[in-house]
Amino acid sequence: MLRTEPSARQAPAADDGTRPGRGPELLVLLFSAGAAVAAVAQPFVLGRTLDLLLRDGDAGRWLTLTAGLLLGELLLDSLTSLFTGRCSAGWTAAIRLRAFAGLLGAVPDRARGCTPGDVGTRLTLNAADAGSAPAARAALTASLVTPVGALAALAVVDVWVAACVLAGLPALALVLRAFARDTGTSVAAYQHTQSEIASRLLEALDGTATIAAAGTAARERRRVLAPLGELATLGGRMWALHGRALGRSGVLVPLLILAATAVGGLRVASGAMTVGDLLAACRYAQLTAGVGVAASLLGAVVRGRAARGRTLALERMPALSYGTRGLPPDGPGDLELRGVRVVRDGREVLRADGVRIPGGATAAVVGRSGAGKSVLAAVAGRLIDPDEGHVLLDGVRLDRLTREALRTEIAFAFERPALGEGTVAEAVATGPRPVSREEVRQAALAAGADGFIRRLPRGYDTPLPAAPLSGGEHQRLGLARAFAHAGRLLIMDDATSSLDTATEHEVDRALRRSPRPGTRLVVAHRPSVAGRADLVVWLEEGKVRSVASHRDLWTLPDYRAVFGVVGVEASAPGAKPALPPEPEEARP
Ligand SMILES: Nc1ncnc2c1ncn2[C@@H]1O[C@H](COP(=O)(O)OP(=O)(O)OP(=O)(O)O)[C@@H](O)[C@H]1O
Repeated sequence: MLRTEPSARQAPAADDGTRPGRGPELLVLLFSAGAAVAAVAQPFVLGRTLDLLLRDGDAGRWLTLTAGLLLGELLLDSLTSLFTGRCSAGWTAAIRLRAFAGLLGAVPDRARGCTPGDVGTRLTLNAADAGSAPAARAALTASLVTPVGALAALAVVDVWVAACVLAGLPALALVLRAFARDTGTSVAAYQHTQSEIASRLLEALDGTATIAAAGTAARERRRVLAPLGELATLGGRMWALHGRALGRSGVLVPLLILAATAVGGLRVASGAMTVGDLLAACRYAQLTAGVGVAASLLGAVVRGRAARGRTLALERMPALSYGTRGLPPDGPGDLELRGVRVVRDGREVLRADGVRIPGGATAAVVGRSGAGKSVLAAVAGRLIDPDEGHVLLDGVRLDRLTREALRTEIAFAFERPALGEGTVAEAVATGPRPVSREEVRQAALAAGADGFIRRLPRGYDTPLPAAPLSGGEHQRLGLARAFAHAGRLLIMDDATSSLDTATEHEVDRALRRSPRPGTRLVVAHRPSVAGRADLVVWLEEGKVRSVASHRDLWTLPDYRAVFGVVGVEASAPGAKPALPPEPEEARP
């Protein structure tokens, strides 16, 4: 589950229009306070009008004033609704953008715990609830004008009736407090369960082929909907709390009004109040005790606060900070891992000390599944920082480099590249520096992608959503993008896993012909890839077991076992095991 980590370095506060002005919020406050003032003034004016009508049969200006107040309240209420909508929309968009920026700027493996469903819920439902809170808060503040103003006006009309209403207010305040407290807990649990269902649903959608193949649709449906019971219970509890608050206030408020009317009646009987005063006093008692409006606004504020916590968790995800140094110009790309340790969930997942890869060399990173290959690749290109030790490129620590130096000199290619929805050419060209059309084509040629791109309906200008690509073709576009932007270090993490051996070999040959080959770190699962590398970094259970050439390592049964080659070649005592044969199609 996502947590905010206040001590961690955080993404810089966004200052790109993601902080809406307080204008709409202030207008909501102003208009709703105005509407409240009009509501408070009405009983007094109405009482006065009634008295004049009863006495003289003509209320003169007072009648016009009554109508004006009624219309004014109506107009102010409409303006409040209009600016509430604007305020909520502005804040929702801002909160969403900030959470999204935080997520995209986060250290990638920290974002690993976010499931798509959970992120989706936070960015949609939770952001909308959080965005509604500022307007609700403004309206709630303004709603205080009504009871306070009504009580003051009541005191002016008759102090005894006011005292009677005042005596009942603490009970109403307690009802509201209990409502706010209990609702806060239920709302947080409700939002969490909502995101749990969304996560499960998206997981299921991601695995539709597996579910169909295994015939487990019914089981999957049960799994996705399992938290539904809890959601219903939590939803029921929230409605119950709301209902209880309304029920309690529904008893208290009429009792209070009844008591105020009784006291007012006695005062009229004793001649201390007029009939118009009684009318005003009853209405003021009603306004003072009008807890229903406050309860729903309070509910929105509480819901918004819980939701804001959930969007803030995305916004404040730990991000990398950058230094101020550049790299020495024309450096060869020497890579060194010094005393590197990476710890996750209390477990050491990588230890690498004294690993040096000379500039221009190709190093294969090999090891069994879970050995730490991707972690090493991420540390080497500073997608993550090690918990201890340093990575140096041409003698400069990566964490001291500027963001620009880091991203223009180190390129990555991944197993499943995210290519966006632009055209094929745009997908390849997107990166830290502008790339010409010719460079795009050269990169595509090197990645073995030019051929299939030309066969697409509009060639390089085919929009990706209209390009039916196979897994290998998709991967080749990712490779082309990495080649187009490669600086002195290129890291390929399983980036050729979907290519056939011949294409993979072609890609390797093209890279070697590149005018500026640079250093390459390739996560490899095939012995042929390791065999073509200048040296191999062999990982075992998170530790570097050896850095040597594939030829030398192949003599070791444990090394051969990494590739699933067990025993056979080592069977002749003293004989040096043969290298595995290159697949026929891989030979130049
Ligand atoms: N953010 C993380 N939180 C917890 N554990 C992690 C994290 N990142 C990596 N690990 C753990 O570190 C170990 C090494 O992971 P890594 O992805 O580097 O393996 P790998 O050698 O690339 O495996 P494969 O060949 O299967 O892709 C794994 O046990 C993995 O679960």
